[in-house]
Amino acid sequence: MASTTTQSTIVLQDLRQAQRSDGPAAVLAIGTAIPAHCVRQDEFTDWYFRVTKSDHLAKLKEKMTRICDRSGIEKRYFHHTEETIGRHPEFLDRALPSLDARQRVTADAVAELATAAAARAIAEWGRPASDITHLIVATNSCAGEPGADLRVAALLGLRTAVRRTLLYLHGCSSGLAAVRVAKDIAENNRGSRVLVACAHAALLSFGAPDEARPDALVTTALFADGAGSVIVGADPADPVERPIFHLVSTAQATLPGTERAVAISLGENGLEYRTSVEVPALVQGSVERCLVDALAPLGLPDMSDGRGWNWNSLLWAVHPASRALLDSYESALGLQTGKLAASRRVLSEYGNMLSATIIFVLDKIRRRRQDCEMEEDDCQWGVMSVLGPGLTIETMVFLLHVSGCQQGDH
Ligand SMILES: CC(C)(COP(=O)(O)OP(=O)(O)OC[C@H]1O[C@@H](n2cnc3c(N)ncnc32)[C@H](O)[C@@H]1OP(=O)(O)O)[C@@H](O)C(=O)NCCC(=O)NCCSC(=O)CC(=O)O
Repeated sequence: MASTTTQSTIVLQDLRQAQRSDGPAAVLAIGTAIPAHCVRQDEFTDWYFRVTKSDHLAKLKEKMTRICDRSGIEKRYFHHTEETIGRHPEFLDRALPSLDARQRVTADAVAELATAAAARAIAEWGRPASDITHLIVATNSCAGEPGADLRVAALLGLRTAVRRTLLYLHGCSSGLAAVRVAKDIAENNRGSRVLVACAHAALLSFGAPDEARPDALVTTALFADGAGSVIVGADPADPVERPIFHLVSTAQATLPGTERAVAISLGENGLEYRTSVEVPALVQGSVERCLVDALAPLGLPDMSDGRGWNWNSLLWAVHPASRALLDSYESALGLQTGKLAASRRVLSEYGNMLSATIIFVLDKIRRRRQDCEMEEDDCQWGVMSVLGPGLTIETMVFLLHVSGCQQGDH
């Protein structure tokens, strides 16, 4: 009996070792996509109040203008247009159920955008789509089964046995949560290649301005459509595969008592976001503690001088939820101007595309490095940080592998 148990334990250990990768997971390719319809932020208030037939709400319109002016956004892209809204009066009248009609539009938008971003990631990767072993799709813009993952798998021609994971309604943090799950899959399934696709279509939460819901003005002024995709795998096959970001460690912290600070709920009228005015202050007051907890166990070189943390020695990929939230990170961590340049550029050029946004930031960072736009060429260690409902802060420590000045590479 005892020897059977011992033999089984040895077999189990051997199997386990054979299943695990030798090296750490890395992002091997990145792709992004946006829809065609672009709205400039300085024209958005007029557009929004016109298409929602709300021009008579002068005070709310002025408030919306102030929010847009202070958002840090120059333009955003949407799958929906004025015509889409015009065809659906139920999108503007909260007394009418609209969830089914909204989801018919957003399910198509999510599948199209996620597939376009993923196709770009696969093209950059250089291996056939049929080599993808796992698929993770994250979206806040629809919730149904069979879902976005099956549609994306079919559109891309992935193998029928691809192992799918679907993350619905996790808010902005699901972009990094999806990469975290991909890292764990890659490191525990030797040879696996995990395709992550995150897509957002803001129509699910689109509604007319409402005096009772000033916070909805904020999310309407910030959120945008877009999709980001990465391929994650360990032990890259030289010379076809090259690591861009090694994914070193992950952490998640939910701030106590902040359940109402950012919340998401799905109802007959679509998706409702609640966001408190206190969010920037909450983040400013707690982000450093979360980062210390995430980084201290790693013992990275040159991170602490004995008096405090040297946050400026790192690269930063922060989710650009809004201009005020990036300011909160900068001020809490004493970051030099320029440290959040990639996040601020993505916010300015695309707005907050929820889960997809962090992938745009990663893309921007590696392109800035390739084009020698970054100030510190020797700065390799970095942190991805993303906010989500709860208030939850997801953290991932990375090691950037792109060498500088590869001009003309994109
Ligand atoms: C909206 C802002 C850009 C406005 O910039 P400033 O704060 O610098 O400017 P300001 O103080 O003059 O504010 C402009 C006006 O907006 C109002 N205002 C600001 N935040 C508000 C809120 N949450 N609810 C209702 N009103 C709000 C102010 O009262 C003010 O009204 P008046 O002018 O009438 O006095 C900023 O406050 C911001 O970025 N807030 C954080 C937004 C947020 O929570 N994002 C997370 C999204 S969720 C996410 O990204 C992750 C996820 O999925 O969970």
